[in-house]
Amino acid sequence: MLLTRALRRVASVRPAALRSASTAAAVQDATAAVVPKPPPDPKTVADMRRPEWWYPKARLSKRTIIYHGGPTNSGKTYHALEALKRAENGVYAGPLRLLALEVHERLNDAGVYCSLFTGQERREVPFATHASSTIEMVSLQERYDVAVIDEIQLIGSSERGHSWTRALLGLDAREIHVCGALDASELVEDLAKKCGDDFVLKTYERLTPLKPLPVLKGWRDVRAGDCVVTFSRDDIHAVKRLIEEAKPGTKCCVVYGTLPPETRAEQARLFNTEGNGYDVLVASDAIGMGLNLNIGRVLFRRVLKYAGNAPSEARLASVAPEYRDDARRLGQLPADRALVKQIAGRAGRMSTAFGEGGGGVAAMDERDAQYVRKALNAKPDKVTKAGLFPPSELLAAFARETKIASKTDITAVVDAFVNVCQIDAARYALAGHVELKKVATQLDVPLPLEDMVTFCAAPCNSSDRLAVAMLTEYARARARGERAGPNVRLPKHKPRTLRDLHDMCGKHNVLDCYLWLAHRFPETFPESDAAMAQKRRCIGLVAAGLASRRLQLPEKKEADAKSVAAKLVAAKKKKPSAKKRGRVVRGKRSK
Ligand SMILES: Nc1ncnc2c1ncn2[C@@H]1O[C@H](COP(=O)(O)OP(=O)(O)OP(=O)(O)O)[C@@H](O)[C@H]1O
Ligand SMILES: [Mg+2]
Repeated sequence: MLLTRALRRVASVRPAALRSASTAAAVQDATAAVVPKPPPDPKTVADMRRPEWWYPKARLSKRTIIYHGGPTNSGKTYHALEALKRAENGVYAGPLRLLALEVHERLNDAGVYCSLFTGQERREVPFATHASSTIEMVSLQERYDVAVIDEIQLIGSSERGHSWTRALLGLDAREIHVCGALDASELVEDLAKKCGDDFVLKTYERLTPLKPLPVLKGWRDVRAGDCVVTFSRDDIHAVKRLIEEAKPGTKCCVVYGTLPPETRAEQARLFNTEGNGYDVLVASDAIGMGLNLNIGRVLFRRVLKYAGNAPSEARLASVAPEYRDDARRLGQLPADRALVKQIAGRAGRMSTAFGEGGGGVAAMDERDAQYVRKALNAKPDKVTKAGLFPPSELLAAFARETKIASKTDITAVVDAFVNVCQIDAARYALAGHVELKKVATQLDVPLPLEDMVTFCAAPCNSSDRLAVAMLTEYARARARGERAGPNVRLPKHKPRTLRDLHDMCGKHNVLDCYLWLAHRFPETFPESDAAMAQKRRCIGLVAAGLASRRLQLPEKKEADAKSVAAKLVAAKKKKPSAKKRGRVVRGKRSK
């Protein structure tokens, strides 16, 4: 009975299926007094073969899924948003806060009252009929006339794919417009069928041409409307300095992932505004999705991207041969072709100053130029599996019912769940569990399982030591049932060195996490006003640091590359034992 109740609440099994399950459970209950009850079969509790049944409200009516598929800059999102504007009420769900913000502003400008909901921010517009949100935040409680799910190909992502799956299966809307590369159309059609929905495919062609250009000779050849792409934030600042020195009077904006989202939006706005001198953008792949920027040419400074660890020989075998040596030496791999294509697609977008002439793509050396050209012509890989992750209540029910793992040790629960769970492997793949376990291991605080899942989903940069340490402190406060303030100290002056600037961005991330937690656990984290005020100051200091011409950069990039190579060689030579590895991790965490 317990199990049935848990499943009914958690997995929201269809009424008919539930009836037979509860009848069986009732019979079992009646006999329990005589025959000892066997422990529940873990496989039954971890049955995820029909995730569409988790959303009975969405299954009550037939929906129409309209897939807007095509290359970048082909008007997919535009057409979906036109349908959203015409709707009586509706919701937009996208992968980035910046995109959600762009749609929120676009709809309000068009006279459609639209609220904004992201993990950290709630802008409720009076009388709003529409909402714009990040995919993780989209509400499944409302009934919508039209819903838009952007960048649907990310449904296959091993880190975030489950959020697209949840939205696609769970949104209760008359029409759902999904936009993205054609790569995922067959999968979405299949899932639509499973849900009993109608499916319509609309395909698009790129609206403006995108031309490969010859290799760029030097920084003097950079011109207004160029976006230089490189994948390291230190290199982004180095390139900004090189361009500003080579072309006096030119100012560069920068956009990369660890900058506060508000700063990224402000830098994008500065770049898009004509006549203010901010003519060039230097950016990482943070500009890769959906944004409409005033870019004429995308110039790849480098296509190599830091891979996190020394790539294994098996991984190296799949790397283009001309990059293998660098990959071995520097621990950097060429960016995925689909990503290169996506970034290049930012150039010459319609309705920008460069829409008429089209866009161009170039690189700084012949090897990268060839890689980029191949990426532009590469056939997309089909997305065949949607990411799936059990709702936290299902995980909790699993831990409670099966008792095969301690309720508070989330990594053990996830491992046990992954081992026994049943999944429709033709359509779905587990997603998000690796990242969740990584954060949980870093936190190492005995929180109730559902709280821990929430903490692990906080927007914490898990490579930033301060952010992880503060998230741990917040988790401890929650575990002890105490209240916690943000506990962040900001300096009085603007950042003087690039390191200071990175630290300031780290502090912003901590404040962001605090606000995110304050939305979910206001009784534990009651100081959201103070956190918000500090966050604003932080953004001001970051902006001042970016505008400073005297921001001190690290000495030499080459030195960095050499030290990375040396570290990789040292790490390979001396692999610590498993016991020692544990100590290293714990030591790091406690700092
Ligand atoms: N029919 C149209 N009329 C006016 N503007 C349009 C039209 N179609 C597209 N646009 C404009 O062209 C630009 C690119 O369109 P959109 O953002 O829809 O592209 P997309 O296919 O979604 O690209 P991406 O894959 O990069 O997200 C936007 O500024 C959009 O407003
Ligand atoms: Mg789009």
